[in-house]
Amino acid sequence: MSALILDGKALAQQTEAALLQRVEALKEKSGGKTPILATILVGDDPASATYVKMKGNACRRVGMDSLAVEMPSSTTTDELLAKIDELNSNPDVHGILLQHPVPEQIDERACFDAIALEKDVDGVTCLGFGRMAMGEDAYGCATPQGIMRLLEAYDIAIEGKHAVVVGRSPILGKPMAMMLLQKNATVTICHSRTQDLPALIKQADIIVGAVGKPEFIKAEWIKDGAVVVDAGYHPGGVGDIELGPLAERAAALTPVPGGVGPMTINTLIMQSVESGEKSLA
Ligand SMILES: NC(=O)C1=CN([C@@H]2O[C@H](COP(=O)(O)OP(=O)(O)OC[C@H]3O[C@@H](n4cnc5c(N)ncnc54)[C@H](OP(=O)(O)O)[C@@H]3O)[C@@H](O)[C@H]2O)C=CC1
Ligand SMILES: Nc1nc(=O)c2c([nH]1)NC[C@@H]1CN(c3ccc(C(=O)N[C@@H](CCC(=O)O)C(=O)O)cc3)C=[N+]21
Repeated sequence: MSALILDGKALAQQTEAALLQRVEALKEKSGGKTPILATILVGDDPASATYVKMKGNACRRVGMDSLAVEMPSSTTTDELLAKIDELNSNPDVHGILLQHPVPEQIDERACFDAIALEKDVDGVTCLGFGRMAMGEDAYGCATPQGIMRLLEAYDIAIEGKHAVVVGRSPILGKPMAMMLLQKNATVTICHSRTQDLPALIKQADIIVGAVGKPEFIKAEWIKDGAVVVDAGYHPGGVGDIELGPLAERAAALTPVPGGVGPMTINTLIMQSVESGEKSLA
């Protein structure tokens, strides 16, 4: 049996065609205005710069604008908070993305939480997380929400399944676990202090790798017929899961590249369009 490939790149491309039409419709209704996503990049990490550039390019592909804010690596928490405040009160800005990670002298949590809920299209605030976890309306955190959209598009059953999420970071593992719980999975969350990780992973009907270590999760830990989601991304195009041998054994898997990454960006853009529609339409 060969695994169904959960093609995030193709789904993102299809969605972009529909988003372009929504942005065009909005322009007509609002006398030429488009949704605008503000991206904030602090410091000069080249990988972060590339991701932010990819997000700006995705905006333009659907006819939206982006406002690229760049701040030096010496930026203080107060300076970043002041910038976020300015973007919160700018009526032309419909979404705010603060690229993670920020330099270590900055209180990242305080800065995420300063983003106004209605502009939190990347789903990084405590308030947005809490609302999502309680089943209330909020923009989902982009990577896990992108994964949920991908599973949904391929009709992957979640209810009653045992989902094992490896990783509990604020913008990936933790919201991922809450989204799966919201869809009635039985969820196990693993982290660096977990004992006997391979035995827990063996129980997974759905396994999500979000560890941040290249091919850390071994194919032999995963049972036949599991749904394998690799959220990891490392230079050279490998993820957090050893995917090679799973191509024949998994029920479905997300490839790296072309799986979760494109869905992250697509979800950010989709939620920016939604925010634009709410304020411009
Ligand atoms: N495609 C995309 O859109 C995105 C991809 N990524 C990728 O996803 C991966 C994870 O990113 P992120 O969540 O930000 O990473 P973090 O480093 O913030 O979190 C890693 C998590 O893995 C856990 N962990 C570390 N070592 C082990 C171990 N030996 N056993 C079990 N758990 C362990 C940590 O546990 P503890 O909490 O105990 O420290 C932590 O919760 C990375 O590869 C990153 O590149 C990230 C964001 C978006
Ligand atoms: N506030 C915040 N929100 C984020 O969503 C966020 C962040 N900070 N910091 C960094 C991580 C990383 N991230 C990726 C997005 C797209 C790809 C992606 O599209 N990857 C392509 C390949 C890209 C390439 O060509 O290198 C793929 O997997 O197919 C990867 C990683 C978002 N992140």
